[in-house]
Amino acid sequence: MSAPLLHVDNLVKRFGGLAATDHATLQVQRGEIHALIGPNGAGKTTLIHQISGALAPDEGRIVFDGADLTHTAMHQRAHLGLVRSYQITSVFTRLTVQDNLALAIQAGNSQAVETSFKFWRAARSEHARYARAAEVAERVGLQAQLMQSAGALSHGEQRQLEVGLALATSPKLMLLDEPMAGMGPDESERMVQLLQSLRGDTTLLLVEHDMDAVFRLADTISVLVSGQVIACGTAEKIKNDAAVKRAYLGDE
Ligand SMILES: Nc1ncnc2c1ncn2[C@@H]1O[C@H](COP(=O)(O)OP(=O)(O)OP(=O)(O)O)[C@@H](O)[C@H]1O
Repeated sequence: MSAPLLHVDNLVKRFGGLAATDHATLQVQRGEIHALIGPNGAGKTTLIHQISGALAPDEGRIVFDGADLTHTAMHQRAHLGLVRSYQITSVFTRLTVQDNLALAIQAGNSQAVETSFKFWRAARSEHARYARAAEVAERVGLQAQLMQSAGALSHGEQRQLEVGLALATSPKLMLLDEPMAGMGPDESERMVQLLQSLRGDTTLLLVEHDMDAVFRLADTISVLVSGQVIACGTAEKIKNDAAVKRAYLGDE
């Protein structure tokens, strides 16, 4: 198997006496949809914060695309293609869907200026930016809402736009924190379809409580309990894992 896109190696994060991340080890392979699950308080958010760069680990390493990013700032991680949806960019409710996406594209491109002069020139082309914004809107199922203000979108559509904002920067890895949260069944279904459709374009690491969605979407599931990854594998494997049943599913 080729080197993983993301390797979280023995990560530790302590809050006072509590090890919220307790030697957690996790590998995300290129192109996969990887779900991180676990009971309430297991440390999922804390782990995602460390991967995105919002929190600094006390021990361990984070290796992304062959580079050690353990101490790299969040915006530099985003520039390298490790993007957390909902945090790097946020929805401007008074702007249209297209303007929101065009801004995200511009932000992503201007970060690339250091490495690619050609890319920078392209970023100056407003026409190209807006064409790409329309393309991304279509990708996330918002082509009909392109000229609507983001504030007028339904909850589910706003979450679709948030995925679009992350996608606009063409990330190698997207971190998604509970993309189905607060959605009704129809909206959830649309989000599952959308995330499915990203397979092959990017790699996804998502935290999600909706087990039905997780079992449908994920190629690999990692189960976090008390800050440790106690199991990792396909939905079938995880469903039949005795330790997982005890620690996680029994908790539902
Ligand atoms: N800033 C903090 N200071 C102190 N303790 C914290 C802090 N952040 C998280 N914790 C504790 O760390 C543990 C893990 O929390 P975390 O939010 O990462 O879990 P989680 O798996 O995301 O939970 P949930 O599924 O309920 O969102 C919990 O016991 C929590 O109380």
